[in-house]
Amino acid sequence: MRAAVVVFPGSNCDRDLAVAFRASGAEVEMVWHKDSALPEGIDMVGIPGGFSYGDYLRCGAIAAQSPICGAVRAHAERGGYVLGVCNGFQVLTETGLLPGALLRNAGLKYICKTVGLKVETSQSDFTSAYNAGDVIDIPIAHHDGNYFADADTIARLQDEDRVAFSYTDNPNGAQADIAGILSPNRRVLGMMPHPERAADAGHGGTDGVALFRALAGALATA
Ligand SMILES: NC(=O)CC[C@H](N)C(=O)O
Repeated sequence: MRAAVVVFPGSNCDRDLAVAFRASGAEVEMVWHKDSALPEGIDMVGIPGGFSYGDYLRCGAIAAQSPICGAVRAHAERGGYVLGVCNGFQVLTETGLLPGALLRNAGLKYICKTVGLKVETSQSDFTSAYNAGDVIDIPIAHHDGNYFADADTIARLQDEDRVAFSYTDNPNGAQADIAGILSPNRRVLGMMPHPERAADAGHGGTDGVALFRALAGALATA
């Protein structure tokens, strides 16, 4: 698997994401937000967590207009894979690659803790190494993680088995406890929790490793 990790001014989980991809066997290149093209032969684009452009306007709104996001959109439209974590999920909703929006947490506070996540589907190259119904422990760190979409969109996500992860104990007010969703072709995943922060015993948990291993396995044979 060849992965590119996008770096915006204010990204702070870009290296963590690169380390998790590399630990699963991927080759990784870092890509600056001002680049307008991805390196040749990229299978996967990682959009990391952080505070792109200082979270000004809305989280992810300015990043979605950056030159690299045009290339990321084209990559996804060609069937390429994209993983957006936390601020990356916010960027993906702002680009329109995923539906809905991430609103301010219901309690209006930044939340940084490990939460229980239910794996809602194993039917994706991101989640195939889990079983549907598994509960995994993954950290969250956000102030705008409250997933919102209109009722038809929520119903469509559920009917199409596109909710990847839900919270076992909703920390932020997200509709239908949604923590992560898939695109219609199941190759774009946005999630607020950080699997790359649960990818090494030194992190205090390794429940995120299976996501990176599943991807590397799927893309090794793609
Ligand atoms: N860790 C992150 O990616 C933070 C995401 C976003 N800036 C928020 O606080 O909601």
